[in-house]
Amino acid sequence: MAEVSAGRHAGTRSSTARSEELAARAGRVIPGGVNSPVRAFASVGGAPRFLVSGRGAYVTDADGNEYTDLVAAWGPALLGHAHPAVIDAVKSAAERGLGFGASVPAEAELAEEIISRVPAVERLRLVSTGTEATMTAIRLARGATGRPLLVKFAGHYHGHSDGLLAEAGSGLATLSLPGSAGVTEATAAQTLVLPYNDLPALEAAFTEHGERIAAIIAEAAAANMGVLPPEPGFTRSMIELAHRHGALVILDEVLTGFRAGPSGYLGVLGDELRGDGTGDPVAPDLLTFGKVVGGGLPLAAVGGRADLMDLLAPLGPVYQAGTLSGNPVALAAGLTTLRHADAAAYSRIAAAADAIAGAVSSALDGAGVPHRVQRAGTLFSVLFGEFAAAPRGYAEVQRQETVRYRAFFHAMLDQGVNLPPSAFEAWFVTAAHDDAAVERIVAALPGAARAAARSL
Ligand SMILES: Cc1ncc(COP(=O)(O)O)c(C=O)c1O
Ligand SMILES: N[C@H](C=O)CCC(=O)O
Repeated sequence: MAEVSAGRHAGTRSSTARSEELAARAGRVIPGGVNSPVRAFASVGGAPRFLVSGRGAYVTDADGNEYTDLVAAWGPALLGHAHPAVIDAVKSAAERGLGFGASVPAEAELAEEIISRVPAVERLRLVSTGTEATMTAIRLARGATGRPLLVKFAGHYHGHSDGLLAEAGSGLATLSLPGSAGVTEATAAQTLVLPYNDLPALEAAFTEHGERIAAIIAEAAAANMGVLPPEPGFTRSMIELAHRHGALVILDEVLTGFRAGPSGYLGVLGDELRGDGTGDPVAPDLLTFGKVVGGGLPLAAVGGRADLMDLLAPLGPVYQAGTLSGNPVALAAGLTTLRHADAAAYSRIAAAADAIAGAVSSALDGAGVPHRVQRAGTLFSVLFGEFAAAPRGYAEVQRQETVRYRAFFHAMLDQGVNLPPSAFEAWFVTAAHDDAAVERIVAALPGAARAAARSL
């Protein structure tokens, strides 16, 4: 292994004074000092780093410390930070105007690019955030079926709209919140929360409420309670069951889309859904995308069957709109990202993910720290604690030893590796994670594993 160069990223506990000053200032005018709760370091403690720049696999904080990054803006930076082609495309789009509130040519180009990768998508509507995408998909499902109820799974996260916050993953899991204040009982009653990977529970819900269920919404592979993929056959059975009862399936690929693989996690599931010669092919009815499709700028999408999508206004009765929807600068970032996300980029991401996940496991084994590395395509995360078998759902991952993650996280940060500040989030590798970046991460692992070992 090449020697890791000495510097402010490599093993030195550098000053965080500027980040601390900025956090104090932000805390006076912004609730909790953050504009999204997971940034607050609430469960790991310590000073959130204020980041001022990023390039490739690295980010730099306000004190000038450089970190090898495994957050990747929570997914969008598939090619790495400030990829030159993306920046050029953004600059030239911005020079032509920041937005017009009118149709622009790149909207159809992005829709075509996504449709060419995901056959289940026949039409696409662009929005600005993943939250809007799932909210629109649910309204569409209710509009299409005339039914009120939605099924979601515990530990899955679909953004912060009212009906989706019960037993949700991501920041709610991080902060141990069972749901959110401010959601009316009437709204909460429209969502049935079921355990993930539990077909009998799903069957029972359809037996009891079948005629009233509009849709099931599921992350294509859960990645907001740590990574927890569907068990073999679960997605297929879920779709078949919903369709038998006249309900729709919304597969949420906001996080996994064009990241877990070139066609998202639906592509990873491939043969299972195609029937593999043993049954008819099945497909979700609606899909949601975000993160990678905007290449780092606010852009997301809902897509799916043409007959359903055409129920959206102005063709149909389901209303949806957005002043900023289809923004040309965001489109330039998203299109350029997807066009550079070729086989070579995915194989680089897969190789780096394999190398890092393997090295994490060896280091933790070496330090005697019980753990499980959880995988879904190129996504992974680490569960600390004794798990005799792969966890199936939220109740099991909630039993993980978050104290160990906290120690591990800080030891990595001190050595210049930026991990998600929560034991419930996925780790994001980019196509810019070359051997040098991987080696920096690997070099930090033994110390972090020892810190995790000492933490209990
Ligand atoms: C699976 C999933 N769906 C929806 C969302 C919401 O997206 P956004 O944060 O862009 O609103 C997220 C965000 O993390 C997500 O991971
Ligand atoms: N879990 C979320 C995305 O993956 C974290 C991003 C956020 O909500 O700020």
